[in-house]
Amino acid sequence: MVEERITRSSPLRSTLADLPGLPGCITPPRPAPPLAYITSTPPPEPTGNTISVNGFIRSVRKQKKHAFASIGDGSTLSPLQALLSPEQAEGLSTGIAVNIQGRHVACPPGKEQASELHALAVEILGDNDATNYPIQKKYQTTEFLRTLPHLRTRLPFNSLLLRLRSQVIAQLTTFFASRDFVQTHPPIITSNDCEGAGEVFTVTSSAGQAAPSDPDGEEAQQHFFRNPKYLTVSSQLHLEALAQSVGKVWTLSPTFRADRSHTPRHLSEFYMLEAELAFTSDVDSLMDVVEDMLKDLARGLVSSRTGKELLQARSSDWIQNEELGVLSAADLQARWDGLLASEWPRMKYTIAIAKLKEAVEIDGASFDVAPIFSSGLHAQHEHYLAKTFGNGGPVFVTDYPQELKAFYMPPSAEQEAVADGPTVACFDLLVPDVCELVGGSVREHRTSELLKAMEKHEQLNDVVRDGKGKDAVEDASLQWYVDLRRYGSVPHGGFGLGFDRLLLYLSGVTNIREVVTFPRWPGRCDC
Ligand SMILES: NC(=O)C[C@H](N)C(=O)O
Repeated sequence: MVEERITRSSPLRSTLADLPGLPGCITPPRPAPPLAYITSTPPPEPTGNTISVNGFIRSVRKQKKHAFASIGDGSTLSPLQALLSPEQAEGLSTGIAVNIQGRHVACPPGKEQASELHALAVEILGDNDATNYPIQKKYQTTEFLRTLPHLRTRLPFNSLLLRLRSQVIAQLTTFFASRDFVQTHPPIITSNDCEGAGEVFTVTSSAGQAAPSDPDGEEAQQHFFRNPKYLTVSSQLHLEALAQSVGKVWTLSPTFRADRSHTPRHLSEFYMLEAELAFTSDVDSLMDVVEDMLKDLARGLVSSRTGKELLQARSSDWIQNEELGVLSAADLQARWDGLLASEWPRMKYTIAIAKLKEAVEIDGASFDVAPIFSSGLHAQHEHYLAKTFGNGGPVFVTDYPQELKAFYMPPSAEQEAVADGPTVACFDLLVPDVCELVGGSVREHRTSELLKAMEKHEQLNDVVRDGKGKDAVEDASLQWYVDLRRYGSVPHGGFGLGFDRLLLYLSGVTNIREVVTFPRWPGRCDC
């Protein structure tokens, strides 16, 4: 065996995941024949060939005659074990980045890993201050790890969550493209709060104000954009404009809400997947798109290496933290099966309230907030409905009370004789634990009805009559939205899905602060 410490720098190549029979960051030194790929379907046997591996030392165990190092590069959950001589292992400790060249061989039966790397040469690519390195192999609380968002993604499970995010985005892109949706980039800085969906962040500039001598006066001078602007709380209104140009549009955009919310399901900055469809006038067709899309994602996940690793993580001791989820592998698999279940129930809001009341009166269920038509569904109610009626999967609840919903939602197609009040053509998709995952509706496309609704909703008091019998919007911030109805308006509708919540649900993680790499919530925006 040639034992040599390499001093020249060797080119960095691909990842362990390329290694036959292994997860992770490995390629052969040229001119060796290319190695086969990925651990799935079924893994090719280790060839005994010499290969070159780049990665980080997850742990190292030094014995008299040998040392064992676990090498990970984030491309797989399981590390690659390298067998080193004591000389090769000199100076190696957790966190150091290395290149190891060695023979990739099968392990004898009974070993935890199927293959290992017999090192021929080791090169340190990046040293590590091991004494102070905060990421340790021992148990570390999620709260502690949240103080290190720049380092915690090196943990194998956190790397897996990054790969899950990437895979889901790729699949969504394919799904929408296959259905002729156009992907768009609506603005992040907006002039209104969409629907009063939440508190807004106001945009200011360190460059000071706008033009020093703005002809529009002092107010205009005070603001970079001449009047207050905000970070978007939803791209919906802009998507409505684009849907009337190209038919069907979608986006996955950063979204901001300044609510002082500390729940495990809310963040101040998150990604929302939103879609808008022109020439659509019923909620059922919108729910069909949502159902098809999530089923497509679940199918892809189940058959992917990421899916297998998510299950593997739960069937071993990878996940020690409660915040990362207490679900077993079987529970997580059942969640995915629930998404794939034949048809998701669709239930009207009035029925949902009746069922919740029944649960209290007949089955003795207890909720902190009583189910009442005018109070909406609280997280506990949503969880109960999904758990009880979803057959392990989601439930759609449709036709919520008008007074609880945004101004742009038109009356329900069939107005039931509900003594409690009118309802609107909308839906929420509810799943166990995570609760509301998607919300959508038909949009009011008739100018006069829209203006009436805008007037009625007090948060939009920028709508006035101009006194000449014509409708007008005093504050130009929503004039453009009304214009969409004036100029060739068609029935349309859409939905918004909390993308990080979706990852929470698919991964079985409990707190949204774990699936977002650099999470922001009130009081916390670390780096
Ligand atoms: N695009 C959507 O329908 C999402 C909706 N505007 C919301 O913020 O919930």
